[in-house]
Amino acid sequence: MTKYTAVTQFRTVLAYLTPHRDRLILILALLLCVSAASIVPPMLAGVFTRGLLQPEEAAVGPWAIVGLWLLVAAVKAGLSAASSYIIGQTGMELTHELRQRLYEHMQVLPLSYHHSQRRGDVLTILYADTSRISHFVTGSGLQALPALVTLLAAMGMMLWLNPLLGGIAMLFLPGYMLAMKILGRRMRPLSRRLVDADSASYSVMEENLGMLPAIKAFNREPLENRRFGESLQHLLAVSRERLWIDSLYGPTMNLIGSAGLVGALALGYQQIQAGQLEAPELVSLMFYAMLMMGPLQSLANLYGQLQATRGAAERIVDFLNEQREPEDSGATNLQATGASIDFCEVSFAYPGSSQVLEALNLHIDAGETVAITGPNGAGKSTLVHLLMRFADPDAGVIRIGGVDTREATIKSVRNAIGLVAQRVLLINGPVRENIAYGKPGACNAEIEAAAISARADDFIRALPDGYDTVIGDQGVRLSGGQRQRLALARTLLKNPAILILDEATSMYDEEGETAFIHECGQSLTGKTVLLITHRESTLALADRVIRLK
Ligand SMILES: Nc1ncnc2c1ncn2[C@@H]1O[C@H](COP(=O)(O)OP(=O)(O)OP(=O)(O)O)[C@@H](O)[C@H]1O
Repeated sequence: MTKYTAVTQFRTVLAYLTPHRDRLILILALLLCVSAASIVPPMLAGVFTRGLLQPEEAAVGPWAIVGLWLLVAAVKAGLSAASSYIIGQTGMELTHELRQRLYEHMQVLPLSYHHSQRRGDVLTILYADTSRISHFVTGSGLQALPALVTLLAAMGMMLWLNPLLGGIAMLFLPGYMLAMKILGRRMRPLSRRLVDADSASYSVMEENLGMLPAIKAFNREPLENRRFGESLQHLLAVSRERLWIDSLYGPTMNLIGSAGLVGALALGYQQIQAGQLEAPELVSLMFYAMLMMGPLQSLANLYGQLQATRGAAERIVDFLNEQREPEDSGATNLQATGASIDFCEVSFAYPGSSQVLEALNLHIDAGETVAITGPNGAGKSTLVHLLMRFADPDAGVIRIGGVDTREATIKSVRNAIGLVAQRVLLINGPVRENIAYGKPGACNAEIEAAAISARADDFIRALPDGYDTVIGDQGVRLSGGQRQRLALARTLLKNPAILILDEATSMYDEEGETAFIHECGQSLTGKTVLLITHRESTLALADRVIRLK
């Protein structure tokens, strides 16, 4: 996986912030007002102390100072509440937009990408990583500037009140930053490991849910519990390592800050003894030094969280940089062409695997029904994948209606083909919605006609709610054969010029399969039909049989 620089990650995140610029500026303005309001109380403390020690010199009475202090505190609270609300709202919207963008990107990534990934990893990027990013931006990220302003303002006031103490505070700062960097250095690799461990245990959970029937059938519950336990154990170990650093980091930085504060107090004491400083100034100086502690802590947290968030940002940038499906290189719309199929000298190997197809030549006439058979792993499904442009051949040309599929739009290639795959994929929704999946907005009459053609209408009507029955995840509440019939109805409704049944009728009983082909005779007329099968009875239904070796 490529590693991207902090600048690339920053740019990627920045692109999502641009639409929120006005609101972010408002938040910054509010936070800066909060910082400005924080600068006033130390000054009031000094004036208050002077009033106590030298009442005759006091320009304003103590109650006026107390009242003013309260007013400043109330304004600060109001501004903080407003900024918190707007920050929260911006954070939610940012997460929403990032997720939407990543989801859309996920759709355009090729199947080969998804075959090489754990689903849990992709889900972690879409959910956990997006939250981490927006949490950082609207949390520590936005607090950075006001914290810096407060810090600089407090230092400026200290310099103005007492150049020596102010100067020492300024000298102390680079040392503090250095300590912050040294301590924070281990956080980034650790954060990446933490995100990886998190997504590994998520993947185990995700896989487990999909495997439940097999887990039960093989009595693997204890093994699966152990496997999940191990992934949690790993997560716990990495989290513990991180906890150590987190627990030490804040207090250590605090300790360094406090040491500076106490040092300034001791120095101030010496200056008072030497008659170079007065007590009210020392009180103000101490308040300003304490005021610096908050921003110093925020900046230390910012650095720590920045390192932690970079793990998530790295994964998001990697994901967004993944190669999408090839862009349309030509603009031909296959709808206007015929439905003949040609494979000319086609060779193909899956990345990192041995050759599946080698210089394959194949011609299928439009309207022909061809059975393709051959041993397991011969490349029958691969042939279909190439035809549908789920992948492109390494060599050779594939033509539909005489047009090189690479010269046609991917959308028109996939529109021309109706694939009923070996593994039926259905949505957890009503039967009606599943059939209309490839033709949203199809009317009930069309849906039912497709179901009748696929010999699915009878069993659908016998379901508790007929066409409105919800079928469960991947149609778990249906039998294997019923799922296949539903998938077939869905494809027939799409009315493609080329129909591919990849072992799609294997779960039909033999009589059902023959009846389907015969009864569908009319709706299949004019279509090019590819029957991928191992069954001799199915081969008999075809005009021609092609055997792949
Ligand atoms: N996504 C993939 N990545 C790597 N190799 C793959 C992938 N899909 C299939 N293969 C390999 O490609 C070869 C052809 O697989 P394919 O699914 O096309 O065979 P098939 O003829 O349809 O087999 P079956 O009759 O068992 O369905 C097999 O050796 C398989 O292991």
